[in-house]
Amino acid sequence: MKRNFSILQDWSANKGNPKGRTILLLYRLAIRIRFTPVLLLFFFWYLVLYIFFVEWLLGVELTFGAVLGSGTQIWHGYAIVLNPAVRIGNNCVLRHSLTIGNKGADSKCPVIGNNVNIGAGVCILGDLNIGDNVVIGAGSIVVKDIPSNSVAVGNPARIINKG
Ligand SMILES: CC(C)(COP(=O)(O)OP(=O)(O)OC[C@H]1O[C@@H](n2cnc3c(N)ncnc32)[C@H](O)[C@@H]1OP(=O)(O)O)[C@@H](O)C(=O)NCCC(=O)NCCS
Ligand SMILES: CC(=O)OC[C@H](N)C(=O)O
Repeated sequence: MKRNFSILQDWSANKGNPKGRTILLLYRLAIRIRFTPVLLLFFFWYLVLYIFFVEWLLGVELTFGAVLGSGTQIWHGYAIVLNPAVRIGNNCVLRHSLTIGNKGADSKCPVIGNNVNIGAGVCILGDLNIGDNVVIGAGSIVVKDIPSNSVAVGNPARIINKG
């Protein structure tokens, strides 16, 4: 999954959602600086402020290593933690109380497709793939692959509808 450095790539997807817009704008700016050596040299202080404000104060850890596709939406913007190895496609929706990371036994992390709508309070853990056009219900714990065009809910997540 290739990284897109455009700073406004999530702007229109977050219309009517000023907090999501702000977090993603600050994140995209941080990513641009982090991966551009000359910008890093002059603006490393921005990354310190970014970590303090977005990660520590807001509790939204998108992490610099993770790849978040264009048109990402963040609703409510609390308690989000992404492992740096996570890959997320375009036009996905993230909500509060979300963890995407490894299982602890090894460091492998989920790869998530496009148009994946993740409910509040979800954990997605381990070496797994989630396809395109997937809905993950609130409070789900996902530890296995989810195929494209599915709705998955529960702990452990089960498919309730496959298109
Ligand atoms: C998954 C979801 C999209 C399904 O909505 P829906 O299509 O209207 O589904 P239904 O309410 O008809 O439920 C279908 C079945 O799934 C179950 N189900 C639905 N959502 C569930 C969830 N989050 N966890 C566990 N089971 C769930 C229902 O109990 C029902 O089971 P049954 O057929 O055995 O009775 C929705 O329930 C959901 O979780 N959305 C997340 C949105 C969110 O996070 N909102 C918070 C905003 S801050
Ligand atoms: C808590 C709630 O219902 O929030 C609605 C919001 N638009 C969302 O989908 O996240």
